[in-house]
Amino acid sequence: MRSDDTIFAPASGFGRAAVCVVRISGPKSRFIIETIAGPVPSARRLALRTLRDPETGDALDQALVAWMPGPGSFTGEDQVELHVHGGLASRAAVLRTLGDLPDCRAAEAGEFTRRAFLNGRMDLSRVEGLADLIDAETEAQRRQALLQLEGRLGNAAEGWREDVLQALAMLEASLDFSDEGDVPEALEEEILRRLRILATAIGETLANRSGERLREGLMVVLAGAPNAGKSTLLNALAQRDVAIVSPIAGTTRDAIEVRCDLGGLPVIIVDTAGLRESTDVIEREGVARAEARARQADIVLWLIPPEDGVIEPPPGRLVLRVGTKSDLNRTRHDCDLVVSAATGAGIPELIDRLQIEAGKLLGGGSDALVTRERHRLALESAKDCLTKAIEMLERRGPVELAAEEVRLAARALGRVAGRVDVDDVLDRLFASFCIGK
Ligand SMILES: Nc1nc2c(ncn2[C@@H]2O[C@H](COP(=O)(O)OP(=O)(O)OP(=O)(O)O)[C@@H](O)[C@H]2O)c(=O)[nH]1
Ligand SMILES: [K+]
Ligand SMILES: [Mg+2]
Repeated sequence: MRSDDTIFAPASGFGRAAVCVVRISGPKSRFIIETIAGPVPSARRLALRTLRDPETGDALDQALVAWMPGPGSFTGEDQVELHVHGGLASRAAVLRTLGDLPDCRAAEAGEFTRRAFLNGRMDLSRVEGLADLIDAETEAQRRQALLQLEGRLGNAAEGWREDVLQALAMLEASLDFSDEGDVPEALEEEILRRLRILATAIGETLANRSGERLREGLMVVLAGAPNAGKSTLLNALAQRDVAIVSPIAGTTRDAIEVRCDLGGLPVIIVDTAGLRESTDVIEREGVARAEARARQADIVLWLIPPEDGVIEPPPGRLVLRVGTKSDLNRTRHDCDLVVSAATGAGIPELIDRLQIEAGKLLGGGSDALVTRERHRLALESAKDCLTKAIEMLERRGPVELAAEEVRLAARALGRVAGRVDVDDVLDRLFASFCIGK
């Protein structure tokens, strides 16, 4: 990937549409307007132009043209947007013409954003926020992604990094004093005070796990004996026919996942194989998978059909006992809730309850800064280094070693914004973007 290439891509969705936005970025941007659209409009103002094939002079389309010179553009490079008609043929004709121009080529997935990052227009945490915003399926995810795009995590990490660097400068100054055999105690105390405040702040941020849960979705697992009504309940909650239902015990084998939006909160509901001893190898594998899912679940719905006595659910983080098939009129009193997937009775109450429990688990969602494991690892490493430095200073150990730990903490914090160790992260992240972003 070379930045002396000029890249282009349709940035609006695919298929027939009224308008298609074609984005262009790179050094040939201005040349492209002059070659196919005529006079360059004033910067950041839309102008109507006829686009022409430069070889034949034939009209390609009428388009609104925007000229956005760098470095103030999204990518930091010279950029152009062509708002062409969204028909498949007009779009294809414009893209073909652009591809025939020298040093112009179709963009790879995420390449516009990659250029924005490389040109210092966005730090890595903001790029991740943008990726999450494009993928957001629920209201709470959208809000969290937007906060990250606006730099909440990035600003916090940069602020901590600056404080750490300041403490480091003080430590280095105290090293100079110690050459003279005289480390002022007040200075050491001040450095320790600052490092403790930082370690506490980072620790508090790490304690909140709701950001990652919110980004990925809360996992709710339906588990219980065969024929308890798990697949029927999944279909009722998903409001579509996702899982096979039958009176034959042992119908479900694979875990089936459905993503749902529960009042703005993202939830993944997982249907699993009924738990029982079995001689069938495939069913045994299904049961093993069901047990594994129940262990990972944030919430287990333990389904108990009327005919069964109470079987104890496997230990899980949060288990709700749900009596099923309440339409069969054998009321249970040993469950948290009773439902009938057949008639729909009790389903709204179940959804309310799930929403309440999900709200509790995702409660701090709006204050969470950490939304990915990458952030967690960087902050954990920063906190560990700070803790080591604090211990060394408290023990009156060698100040040089403490300073090295503080330096490592600053480096770990720099990872959040993508200041260091960035290459492998970039490839994975940009591959998850769509073309044109
Ligand atoms: N009357 C009544 N029957 C139900 C209800 N829910 C499920 N059933 C019936 O119970 C039987 C088993 O339902 P499933 O949803 O396949 O049960 P399961 O727990 O997924 O079963 P396995 O996948 O085999 O573990 C089917 O015959 C369903 O029609 C209900 O609310 N009321
Ligand atoms: K069944
Ligand atoms: Mg089933």
